[in-house]
Amino acid sequence: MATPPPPPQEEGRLRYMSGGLGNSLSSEAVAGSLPRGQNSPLLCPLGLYAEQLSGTPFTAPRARNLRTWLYRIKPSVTHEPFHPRHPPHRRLIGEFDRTTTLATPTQLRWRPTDLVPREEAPLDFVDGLYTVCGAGSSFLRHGYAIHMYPIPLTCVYAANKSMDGCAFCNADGDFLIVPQQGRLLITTECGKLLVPPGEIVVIPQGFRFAVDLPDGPSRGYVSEIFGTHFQLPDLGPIGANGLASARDFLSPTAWFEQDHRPGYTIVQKYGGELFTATQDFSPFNVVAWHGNYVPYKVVTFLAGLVTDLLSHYDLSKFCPFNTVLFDHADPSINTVLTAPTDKPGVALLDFVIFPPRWLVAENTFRPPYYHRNCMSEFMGLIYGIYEAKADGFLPGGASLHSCMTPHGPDTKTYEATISRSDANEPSRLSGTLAFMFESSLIPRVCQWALDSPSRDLDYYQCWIGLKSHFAHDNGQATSKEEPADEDNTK
Ligand SMILES: O=C(O)Cc1cc(O)ccc1O
Ligand SMILES: [Fe+2]
Repeated sequence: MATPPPPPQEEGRLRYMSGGLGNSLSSEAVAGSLPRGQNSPLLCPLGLYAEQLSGTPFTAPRARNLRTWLYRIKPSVTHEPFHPRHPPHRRLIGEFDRTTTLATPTQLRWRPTDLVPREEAPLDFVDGLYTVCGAGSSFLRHGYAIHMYPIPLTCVYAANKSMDGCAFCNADGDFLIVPQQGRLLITTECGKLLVPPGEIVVIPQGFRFAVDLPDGPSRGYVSEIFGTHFQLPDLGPIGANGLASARDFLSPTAWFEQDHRPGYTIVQKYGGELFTATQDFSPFNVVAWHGNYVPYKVVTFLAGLVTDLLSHYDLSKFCPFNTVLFDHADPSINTVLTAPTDKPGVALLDFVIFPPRWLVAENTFRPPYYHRNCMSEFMGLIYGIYEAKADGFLPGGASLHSCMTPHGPDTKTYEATISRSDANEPSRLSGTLAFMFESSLIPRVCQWALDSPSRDLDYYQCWIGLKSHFAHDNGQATSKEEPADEDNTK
């Protein structure tokens, strides 16, 4: 039987339950609407239909088994047949192969997309989505896709800027959405979630949802994972506490609408393609639910009221750990969520953040080191300046450093860091929030992302100025302008 719900948290008019993410929760919008003691009574309370939504195979081990029971006014099956959507979405990919995408080991970077009118403007969250890169296949249940969603000003004032009369359902995988500008008000079958920049939201595979844009133009990043789900990382020697805490994962409380809605459209993403089906009622007709397969948002970086989305963040929730004596810790130390593969320690996709924190390492190059990684790294910036890039990596922009592609701090950052007179003093890295989607699968990149006017074709230049500081004097100092110090060992 479902455990009694923890006390709901209030946010404006919305109420959340804390401690979601894999835990069993229950919620009823009308007292007494949740069946007691069983899932499928002959007649459910209030004449509701019982419907199970499975997030794992029925036979998955108990510790990983995910499902939720929804008690709804009409079941999801009551709809006209699915048809390919017209017009088709031209910029979503669900399978990454030679016919759909390109391979490139080049360092890639994009400026933020302007939120001003462009031709072919998207009208809502779904049309605004476009795939940047990814790997694998949604059909084969192994892989991921990284999308972005710029929704310009004009679209917000167009009649259908919010998904009115229409809900989206992703049959392919889970969406982890990282808003960068503008809050998302997301209605799901389990209730509503308001998600400002600085928070993230996960909509698991199969849930129907609709997105409203209460602040107008909006922009953000989405990672989609096929065939697995996000979980909290193990903490190993850190112990039982630290990083993201389960109680900061907030799930919605039951909310429903029951009006007759002729022509209501379900847009289903299936194999990366969109299909539509109509019905005469809203899919947000769930009066009560219980289970452990539930959408959630994570108050990882931001708590409290945001008055100015770009400067008033209260980053109190994520509890960063780091080196306290010397050297630079690997970024895995800041993993918020991980989507595992079957190989221990090898992630399909990690969601890692680079939050404000104290830097105290002594005799240490504190920004990220130069490196080549067998994992592939897609990065975004929510606000501020990223510690490895003095210029060019802007909030709303993105970068991709694929498997074994060299990268690291730009020339300006390197030179400024090694010449700091206070390099050993504690310093606080403030006013910044970057993140990384890191995957063991090598991404292929969409043609439109490579051809995008936002692409920074000069990205490589940020490292070209790195000069040799080599000071070994083998009779002649070759590249350092000043002669090397005398070598007393000879
Ligand atoms: O490339 C990056 O900027 C991400 C990153 C950050 C860091 O602190 C260490 C390794 C790493 O890949
Ligand atoms: Fe990196």
